[in-house]
Amino acid sequence: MKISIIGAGNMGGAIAKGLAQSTLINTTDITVTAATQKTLDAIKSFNRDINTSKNNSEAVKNANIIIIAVKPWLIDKIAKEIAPYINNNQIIISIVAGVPFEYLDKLFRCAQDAPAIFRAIPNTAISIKESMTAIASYNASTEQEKLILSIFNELGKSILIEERLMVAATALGSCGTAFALRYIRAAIEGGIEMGLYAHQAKEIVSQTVKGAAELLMHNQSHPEEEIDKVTTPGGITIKGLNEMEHAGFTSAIIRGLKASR
Ligand SMILES: NC(=O)C1=CN([C@@H]2O[C@H](COP(=O)(O)OP(=O)(O)OC[C@H]3O[C@@H](n4cnc5c(N)ncnc54)[C@H](O)[C@@H]3O)[C@@H](O)[C@H]2O)C=CC1
Ligand SMILES: O=C(O)[C@@H]1CCC=N1
Repeated sequence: MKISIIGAGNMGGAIAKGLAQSTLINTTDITVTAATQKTLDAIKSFNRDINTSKNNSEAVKNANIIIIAVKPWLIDKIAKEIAPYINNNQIIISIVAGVPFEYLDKLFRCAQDAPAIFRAIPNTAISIKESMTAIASYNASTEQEKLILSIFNELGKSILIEERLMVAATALGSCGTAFALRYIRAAIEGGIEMGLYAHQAKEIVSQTVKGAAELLMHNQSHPEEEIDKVTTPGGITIKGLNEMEHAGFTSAIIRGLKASR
C-alpha cells in the first residue's frame, strides 16, 4: 500500500516518521513532498528509505492513500495541482484543520463522484507512535474506514467521530499537546523557584503527568476519583489545588479550549 504525504512539515513529517516505524506500511512505499529541499533532507536523514519529491502530481499518481498536510491557505493551490491525477480508487486524507468535507468534495470530485475522503487530526506525538487521532469519514466504505483506523491506531490511538465533532476533538487532542506542555512548563518553573534544577524538575513533572494519564487509562477512572486518592484531608495537595482554582485554573482551560475552535 503506497502512501504519499503532500507537505512534510511539522505534521506531515511527523506522520512520515511514525509510518516509517509501523508494521502496516513498508517504508519504501512512503513518499513525501515539501516546498523546500531542506525539509526533504531532514526526512531523509531520519530514514533514507522514505521517498522524497518536490513534484506533487508525480507523488499522487501511484499512491493508494494521499495525505494532504499543507497549511489551510494552501489547500486550494495543492488541490488544483493534484486533482487531475486523482481517481476514485484512491483514498484522500486531509489533516488540514478546519476545512470541511463539503469543501474537500468540491476540490477533489472526479467526474460524477468524489473519492473516499477522510479528515484526520493527529497530534505531533504521531512521530513516536503516541498520537491521539480524531477521524471523520466521507464517501468511504466500512472496509476503508477500518483500514484508515488501523493505520492511525498503529500510530497511537484513533477514534472515528462525526464531522461536527472534529472542532472539539481538534482542540482537545491536537492543540491539547501544546496545552499539556504549557502546564508542564509552568510546573517546571514552579519547581525551579522552589530550588530544583531545571532538568530535575522536567524529569519529575514529565513522569508525573505521564503517570497521571496512565492511571486514568489503566483504571478507567474519573480524574476526581484519582485526585481523591492524593488529597489528604487538610493536607498540602488540596491547599495547592484550591489555590490554583482561585486563580481560575479550570476556567482558564475551558476558555482556552473554546477559543481554539
Ligand atoms: N502542527 C500540528 O500539530 C497540526 C497541524 N495540523 C494541520 O496540518 C497542516 C500542516 O501544518 P504544519 O505541519 O504545522 O505546517 P508546516 O508549515 O510545518 O508544514 C507544511 C509543509 O507544507 C509544505 N509545502 C508548502 N507548500 C507546498 C507545496 N506547494 N507542495 C508541497 N509541499 C508544500 C512546506 O514545505 C511544509 O513542509 C495544517 O493544515 C494544520 O492545520 C493538524 C493537526 C495538528
Ligand atoms: O494550531 C493549529 O491551527 C493546528 C491545528 C491543530 C494543531 N495545530
